[in-house]
Amino acid sequence: MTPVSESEPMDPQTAFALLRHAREARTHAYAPYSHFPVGAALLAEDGRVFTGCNVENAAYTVGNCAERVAIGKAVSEGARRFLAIAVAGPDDSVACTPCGACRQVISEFGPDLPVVMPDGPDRYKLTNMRELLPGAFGPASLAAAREGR
Ligand SMILES: O=c1ccn([C@H]2C[C@H](O)[C@@H](CO)O2)c(=O)[nH]1
Ligand SMILES: [Zn+2]
Repeated sequence: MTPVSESEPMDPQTAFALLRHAREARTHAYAPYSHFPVGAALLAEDGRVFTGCNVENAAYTVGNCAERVAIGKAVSEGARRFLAIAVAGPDDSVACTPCGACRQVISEFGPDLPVVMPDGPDRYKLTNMRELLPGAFGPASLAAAREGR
């Protein structure tokens, strides 16, 4: 997939391609408890795409979200710089915004990282963590506390 710059507006071809990867990943969702399958696709700066799906558990609280599975896969394979993440919930006509835990994890890797969500068959919504998680606790918060700021 063609790498794009994070500062550029998301080009529609890349957005739709990433959404296709997220929908494909959604087919692997393990969601026997919620029946709410989610897929995610994360585009790394080097062009690699890392996908994830939600992985639930009989001990409900240890289930993981699609976004964090994708980020974990990417980081464990050496990717840390990302250009966009697409998230596809069960219904392509309703944008599925990342949960609070995922907002925190996405924010770690880029407050401005474009988040693409399907919004009908040929439309998508774009947002980022600056919008969804304003005032996030991040690496700078740790440094500020250490230095007494
Ligand atoms: O953005 C989201 C929102 C929810 N879920 C998962 C968690 C759980 O398995 C199911 C219902 O919340 O959907 C995700 O993977 N990503
Ligand atoms: Zn989540």
